[in-house]
Amino acid sequence: MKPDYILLRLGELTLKGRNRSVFENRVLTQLRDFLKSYPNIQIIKNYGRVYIQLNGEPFKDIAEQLKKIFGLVSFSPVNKVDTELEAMRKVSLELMNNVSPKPKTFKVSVRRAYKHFPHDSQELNHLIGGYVLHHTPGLKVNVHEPDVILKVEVREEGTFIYSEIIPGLGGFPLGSSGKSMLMLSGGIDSPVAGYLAMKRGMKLEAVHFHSAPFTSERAKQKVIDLAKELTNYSGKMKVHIVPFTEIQTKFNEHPRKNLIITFMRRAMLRITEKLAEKNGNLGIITGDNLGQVASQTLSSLNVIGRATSMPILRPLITMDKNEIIRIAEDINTFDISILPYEDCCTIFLPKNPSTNPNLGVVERIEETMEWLPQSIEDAVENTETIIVSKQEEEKLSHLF
Ligand SMILES: Nc1ncnc2c1ncn2[C@@H]1O[C@H](COP(=O)(O)OP(=O)(O)OP(=O)(O)O)[C@@H](O)[C@H]1O
Repeated sequence: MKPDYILLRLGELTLKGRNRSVFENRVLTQLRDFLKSYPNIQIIKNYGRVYIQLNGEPFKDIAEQLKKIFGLVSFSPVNKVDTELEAMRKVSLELMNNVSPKPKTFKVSVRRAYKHFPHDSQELNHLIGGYVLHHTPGLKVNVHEPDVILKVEVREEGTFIYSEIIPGLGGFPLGSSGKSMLMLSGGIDSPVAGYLAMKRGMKLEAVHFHSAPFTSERAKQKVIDLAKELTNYSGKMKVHIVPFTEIQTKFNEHPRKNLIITFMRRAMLRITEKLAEKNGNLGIITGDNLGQVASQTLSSLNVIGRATSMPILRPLITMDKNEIIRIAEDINTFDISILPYEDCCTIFLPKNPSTNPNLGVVERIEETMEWLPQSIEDAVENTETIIVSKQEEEKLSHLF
C-alpha cells in the first residue's frame, strides 16, 4: 500500500521554545537538500507536525535518505483517506494486514481535530477497532502494551492513518554545533569518531597526513573513500591532504626512537591547528581510544595534546572496540578501513614506542629541532585540499 505522506518526528526532548524552532529549521534545511532530486514532494507544517507530501515520489527511496538525516528521531508512512467512517475502516484494515511481522495485539488511537465529525474519538476507537478485529482472525486488543498502535487523525480535509514507526538517527542537525577538523587516518576508529561528532551537530573537514612514496596512492585514495562515506550524512566535505614525508623522515633520524610517535603526533596536531584556524574550525576530532596503543595511554595523550591549545574532542575515548566496529559497519566504513594499505604512522613505527613520555624532555628535544617550525609552515603551505562528495570530487587550490 503506497503511502501519501511521511510524518516526521524531529527531536531532542530537552529543546524548548526558540531553540526548538531553530533546531527544526536546520533539520528541514538538511531535508530539502537531501531530497532535492524528488521535485514533486512538498514539506508541510500542520497542527504542530511536519509532513512530507509524496505526490507520487517513491516512499522507499526517500525513507533511505531520511535514515541519514541527523535530528530526525523517527518517521511514519501515512495514508490519507476521506473523513468518512467506511473509508477509515477499510484503510485501517489494509494497513493492519500489511504489518510485518504479523502482530498478535493492537489498539486504535484516534485524535479528532475535526470536532464536527459525528463520532467522538472514543466511539471511533471502537468503530474502527471492532471492524479490524472482525476481519482479522487471531488479532486481539491490548490497550496497555499492544504490538501495534494504529493512529487515526481525523481532520476536515482528510484523515491520516498510520501504524509503522521507523527509527531515524536522532542527534543534532548538522552544523548546529559548529565546525571541527577530523584527523582522518585510514583506520577503523577515526571515521567513526567523525560520524559521532557529526551526530552531535558538528560539521566536519578532514585532514590526512600522507607520506609518499612510503605510503601509496592507494592509501590516500582509501582515506578519500572513507571521507566520501561520511558525506552520506553531510553532503560535501573538504579533505586536506598534508605532505608529511619530510617531517617524518627527519624525526626518524633522531636517536630517541621511542619518542618518534610522540613527535609525529605533536607535529600533526600543530599542522591541524593551523589548517583548522585557516578554515574557521573550532576544534580537532581524533579517533583516540584510551589505552589501545602506546600513543593512546593517558600519559601520551597528555604530552601529545599539549602541542595545541585548541579543544581536542575524542568521541571514542571510552568505547569498546566491538562497539566501534559495529558503528563502522553501520556507516559502511569498516570494509574500507580494513583494506591493507599502509598508513604513515605504521611505517615509521619504532620497536618500543614510549607509553609514558615526559613533557619536559619532549619539549626540550623539539627546541633543538631548528628545522621543525619551518617544516610545519611548509607542510601547511603545500597541503592539497579537495572537496569530496559521493558524487563529485573537485580539486581546489592548496590555499583553502
Ligand atoms: N595519517 C594520519 N592522518 C590523520 N590523522 C591521523 C593519522 N594517523 C593517526 N591519526 C589520528 O590519530 C588518531 C590515533 O591514531 P592511531 O593510529 O594511534 O590509532 P588507531 O586506533 O589506529 O586510530 P585509527 O583507527 O583512526 O587509525 C587517529 O584516530 C586519527 O584521528
